[in-house]
Amino acid sequence: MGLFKKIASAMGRSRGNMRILVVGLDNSGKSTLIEHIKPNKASTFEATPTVGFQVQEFAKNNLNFTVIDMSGQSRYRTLWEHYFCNVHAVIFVVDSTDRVRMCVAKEELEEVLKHDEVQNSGMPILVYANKGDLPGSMSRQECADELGLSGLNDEQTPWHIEKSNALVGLGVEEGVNWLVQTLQSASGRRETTEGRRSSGSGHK
Ligand SMILES: Nc1nc2c(ncn2[C@@H]2O[C@H](COP(=O)(O)OP(=O)(O)OP(=O)(O)O)[C@@H](O)[C@H]2O)c(=O)[nH]1
Ligand SMILES: [Mg+2]
Repeated sequence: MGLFKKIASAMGRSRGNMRILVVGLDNSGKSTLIEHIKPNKASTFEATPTVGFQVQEFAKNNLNFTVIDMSGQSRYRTLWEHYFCNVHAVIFVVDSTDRVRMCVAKEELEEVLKHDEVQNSGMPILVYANKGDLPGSMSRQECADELGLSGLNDEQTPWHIEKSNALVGLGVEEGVNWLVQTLQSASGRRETTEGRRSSGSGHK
């Protein structure tokens, strides 16, 4: 990410704009989970597989959210990489009961983490270990281990994993709170550094 884009991105966040990309394999529960991030949930939400992607915009707690809900079907996964340059954070949703496809989820997460925009911008990654209500669901720690999250450099890529039940919204708010706090403290740090630089009081 170039300097101009970094500054523009930090300014966007400090003005309370949060642009979030939501990815993960098909059927992991992304669209269902997003319904619980929104302040006004549809009274009857019926999940159907997302075609391509869908953009949701809403205001919540004095913040303006733009949430890009990507399809996780294999034929649409190549679309994900086109959106990293335009977001502040990534949410990766994994079906914690889908042991068979956990290695596919890991590969897709690795592709996300390898992307230049993600590597070079300190973009936070929030992982939801979803479908925690179902018998046989893996624990937060098991999912983190399976996805190789503990090997991540937290300085370069701040990350957090939250167990969720997207059907009722359990764990969803906790994850979003972590994301908002992480983004706000990162843009606060950046503004302080830029302020010091422009007043000439930065360290040499
Ligand atoms: N039991 C349970 N079912 C869930 C949960 N989250 C989602 N589901 C169900 O899982 C199915 C898929 O949910 P979606 O939200 O459409 O999944 P998605 O990740 O958006 O799928 P794509 O759009 O195809 O990528 C639906 O039948 C949901 O009702 C959960 O936490 N627990
Ligand atoms: Mg969907």
